[in-house]
Amino acid sequence: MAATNMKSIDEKIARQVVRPRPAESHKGTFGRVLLIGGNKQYGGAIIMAAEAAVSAGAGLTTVATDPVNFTALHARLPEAAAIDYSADSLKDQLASANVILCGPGLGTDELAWRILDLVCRSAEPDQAVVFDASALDLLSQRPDLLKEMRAGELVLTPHQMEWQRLSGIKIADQGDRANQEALERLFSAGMKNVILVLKAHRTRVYDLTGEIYRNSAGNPGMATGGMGDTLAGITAAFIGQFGQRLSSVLAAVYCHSKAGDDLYESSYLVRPTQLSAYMPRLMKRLSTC
Ligand SMILES: NC(=O)C1=CN([C@@H]2O[C@H](COP(=O)(O)OP(=O)(O)OC[C@H]3O[C@@H](n4cnc5c(N)ncnc54)[C@H](O)[C@@H]3O)[C@@H](O)[C@H]2O)[C@@H](O)CC1
Ligand SMILES: Nc1ncnc2c1ncn2[C@@H]1O[C@H](COP(=O)(O)OP(=O)(O)O)[C@@H](O)[C@H]1O
Ligand SMILES: [Mg+2]
Repeated sequence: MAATNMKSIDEKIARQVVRPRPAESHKGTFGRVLLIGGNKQYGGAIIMAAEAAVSAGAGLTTVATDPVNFTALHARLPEAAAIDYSADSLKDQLASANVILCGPGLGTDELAWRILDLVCRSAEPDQAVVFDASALDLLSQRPDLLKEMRAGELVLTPHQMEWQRLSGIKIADQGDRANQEALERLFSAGMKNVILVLKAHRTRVYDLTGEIYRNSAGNPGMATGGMGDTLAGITAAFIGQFGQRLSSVLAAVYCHSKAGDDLYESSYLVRPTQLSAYMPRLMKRLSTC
């Protein structure tokens, strides 16, 4: 694919998407986001994703996780509700969410498989699903699950190693044509609203129309564990409040990296939790200029 097809992900798209909030609104207006993940080892991943979702404006945030994480989650983020991800109530939560993010810290054990299977089977056309981290690793063993999904929008957010596992393309060979063809192979012909966010120093975004977008922001200070979990939470929040459309995902990618760049100006590294804490101010500035 020629580089001329490439569009830049920059402040323009973020300003178009992040608009002032309507006065006639309530928490239900800005999305019910369900985040699923965080096993005993990786509770931090889902807590960081949840912190990002709340800080990026999700109206209602629920975290389905291992109960061992409840206290830490509530202590850090009382804005989020919590449920046991192995309980039957996960089905009700899945039914009432607008956006489902599955994967950060989920792990790859038998319970993780059951949860992934449930998410794939239950997602409806009015719901968006974001798959990140462990969910992508599981899907690389069962890519057929993707073809049967009925979700209205599907977003995959792999880093290059996760994309290598899912697509079979080695990191060195992850060129635009190969990536686009792999994305088409992963999904059945009828599906339209599929978005691949291939994370790297300059993240690229692909969809099934053949358009390719390249992020213009981001820096090495962001190379800290949890930074992808944070992007996944921001992405879910943006879809929840700005709608199931490509522009919401592009704006999430830009705002995540732009927040990282602003903090990197005076800081040697950027902690994911500090990036989340900065998001409301960045969004305010983008919405008023
Ligand atoms: N505090 C926590 O609880 C954290 C838990 N995490 C969870 O840990 C599990 C494993 O995920 P990981 O991503 O760590 O492990 P992976 O094994 O999927 O990927 C990490 C490996 O990929 C390599 N790599 C190559 N290109 C890369 C790129 N562009 N970006 C990132 N890595 C690249 C890295 O060097 C590293 O060796 C997931 O469930 C994840 O959500 C991580 O999110 C980190 C934070
Ligand atoms: N050197 C870098 N330049 C720009 N962005 C980076 C850099 N290193 C990491 N990032 C960003 O940080 C995020 C890392 O995601 P990921 O590897 O999934 O993290 P984790 O799984 O630890 O949460 C991606 O959005 C990536 O683009
Ligand atoms: Mg990750």
